[in-house]
Amino acid sequence: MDIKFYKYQGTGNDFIIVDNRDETFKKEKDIIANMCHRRFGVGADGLILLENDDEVDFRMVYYNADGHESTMCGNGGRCIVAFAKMLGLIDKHTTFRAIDGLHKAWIIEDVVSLELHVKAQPLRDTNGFFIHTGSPHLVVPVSDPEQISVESEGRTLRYDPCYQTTGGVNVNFMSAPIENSKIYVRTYERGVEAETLSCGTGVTAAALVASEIYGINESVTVVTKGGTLRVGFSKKGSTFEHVSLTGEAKFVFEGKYWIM
Ligand SMILES: N[C@@H](CCC[C@H](N)C(=O)O)C(=O)O
Repeated sequence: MDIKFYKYQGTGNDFIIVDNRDETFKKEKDIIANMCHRRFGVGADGLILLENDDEVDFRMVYYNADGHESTMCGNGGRCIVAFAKMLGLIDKHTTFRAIDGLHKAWIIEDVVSLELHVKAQPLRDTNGFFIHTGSPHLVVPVSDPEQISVESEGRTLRYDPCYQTTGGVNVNFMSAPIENSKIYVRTYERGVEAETLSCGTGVTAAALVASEIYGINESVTVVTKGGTLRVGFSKKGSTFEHVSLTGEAKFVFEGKYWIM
């Protein structure tokens, strides 16, 4: 049988999206991992299913490139909103369901803003700052992320035993502000087990940590290898509210994937 798929990317974090409203997609780890494989498959950092929901516009189900279902994906969330718009399911606004609850989003042309759920304020530990922005993230402030071996240092921290309660972490190496409220971030992603060009929940985690440690109280602009994102928020005491992630989310190509 063949699977109709759509390829999207948000600041270089790329995804296979399948419209699974008819529930025909086989949710098997090996099929998903093979589809995401960059040499034997379509190639992607993750695969996303768009499914029906009784209460809101649609449901997002997210799998990492290793084929395992995972926690919230910020760039994937922005891409599925662009996909829902292309399908004609939504117009400029939407509310959809993901693994961590309901998300509101807005779309203007190729730019999608997505509200994210932040569980608590950043927690300082011996490696950096832990914060859950829908997915678990470690943010490590460094003087120059370009000098870091993200693959090896990221992988070591990703498997640090102190993060096993959340099934490991994604690891973000963050610069000090390069201009007023602009930072540069590189991310090692759990489930891809490599550096990705950008990670939406990681960029959000880094922006909130930057707000804490550098006293930035407005939005933070985050430069990644795949492009620039903006993280908006407001602060009530030390709690972050109305956290949003904004940037481009683009259709790349569509096709059919053949399964024996
Ligand atoms: N690329 C993502 C994060 C996806 C989930 C992550 N790999 C994990 O398993 O925690 C993003 O844009 O947020």
